[in-house]
Amino acid sequence: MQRAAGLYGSLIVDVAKGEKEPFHYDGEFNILLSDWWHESVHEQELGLSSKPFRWIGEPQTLLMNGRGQYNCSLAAHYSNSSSSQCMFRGNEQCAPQILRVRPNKIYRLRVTSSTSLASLNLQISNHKMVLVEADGNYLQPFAVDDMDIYSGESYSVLFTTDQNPSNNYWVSVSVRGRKPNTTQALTILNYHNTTSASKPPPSPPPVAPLWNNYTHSKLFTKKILALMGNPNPPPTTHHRRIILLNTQNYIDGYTKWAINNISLVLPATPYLGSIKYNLNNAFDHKTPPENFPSNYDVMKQAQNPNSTYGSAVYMLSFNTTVDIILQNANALAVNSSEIHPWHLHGHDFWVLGYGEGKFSNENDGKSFNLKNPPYRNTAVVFPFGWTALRFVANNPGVWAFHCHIEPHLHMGMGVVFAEGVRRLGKIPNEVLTCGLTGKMFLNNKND
Ligand SMILES: O=C1O[C@H]([C@@H](O)CO)C(O)=C1O
Repeated sequence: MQRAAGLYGSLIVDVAKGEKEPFHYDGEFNILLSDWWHESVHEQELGLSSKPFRWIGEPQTLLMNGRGQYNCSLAAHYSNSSSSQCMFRGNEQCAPQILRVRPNKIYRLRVTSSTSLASLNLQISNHKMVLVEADGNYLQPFAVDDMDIYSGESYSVLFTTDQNPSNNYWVSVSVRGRKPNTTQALTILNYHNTTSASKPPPSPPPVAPLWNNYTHSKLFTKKILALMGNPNPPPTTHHRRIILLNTQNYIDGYTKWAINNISLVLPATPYLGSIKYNLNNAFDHKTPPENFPSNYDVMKQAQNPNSTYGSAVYMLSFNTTVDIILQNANALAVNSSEIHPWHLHGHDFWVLGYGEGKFSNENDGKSFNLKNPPYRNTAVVFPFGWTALRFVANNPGVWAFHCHIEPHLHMGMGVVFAEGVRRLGKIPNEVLTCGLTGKMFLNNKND
């Protein structure tokens, strides 16, 4: 839960010397989105691990570059809300970062979400946004009025400053996919030298699509396609297909998430050392399930009393092509299924498709996009739906694959893949200092 405590940042990777990006821009901004609670992360963890379970609830504030407002809102000017309006003159600690632009230029906005929980929607009033990059890979450009961004994702969007330069414009960020209880985050696009940044925009902030308008989110998500040849299309066949059903369960009365009935608990000994050195007692050695029972009804409340804790690893043969089908289902409450943004370490994957209800191995594979699927490291699975991913297991190591919502990972929503570990050379001592390998390391040191 380090991210919930504020441990995050963004990293911008420049194109290699001599290479050019497939679009032009005159200036750029970097916006890191996050969510913030008043309760400390330790209290949150305690609540999640308690019986009865205490959920963290919705965030108190949405942050842009670590800045947000509480109990006051830039938007109050336009509403009957009792909250007072923040007066930002530019040097208050909580003042948002104002995006200062010049007329008739193209700007690149690098947007990243490191939220603990919130799925977000971003808009710039009166300005279209053209998406050109996702998770470090180029996209077939497409224009939108608003864009969704899930925890763990990053995008580049271009916008042109072609509006009346004597006005200011809202940049707004709102919650998607969960019933919001957090005021939208706001900042201002200011055509500087022309108008003062403290002049309120002429109209209210844009209204976000309804939080549960999943049709809108799916339409947006399905527009995200790779720019042809960036990178190459995926292999046309797979060696192994692993279907991962997520369910919310009780284990001994504790509320958990499980994948194919196993709720992940990380072992005390880091996997890398225990796999490399063949330690038998460091984690569960039986192969975790590749599928779930065919009669499981994903539209009904979870009925799986046999869920257990586990730490087993999906061992992948080196250089093979692996398909992952993320299968969403009804959670513990009736008629409820949540958004989960899944994030893979160590690889990018092709997002081959999305679908409704239960994935059918026979039929749904035929609809996969093998021509220009986006190549990413985070992909969302929509409520009651499935998402199909493909990657090549060509990076020696042990890799987490998990829901990027911090409390969900804490509650067990993840799996572990390993490939080619024996190909690794010396593992740095620093990685071996815990658990059973820690004892080995100490013994070596004393030799
Ligand atoms: O994991 C979660 O738990 C709560 C709720 O399902 C039970 O209180 C919630 O909204 C989650 O996302």
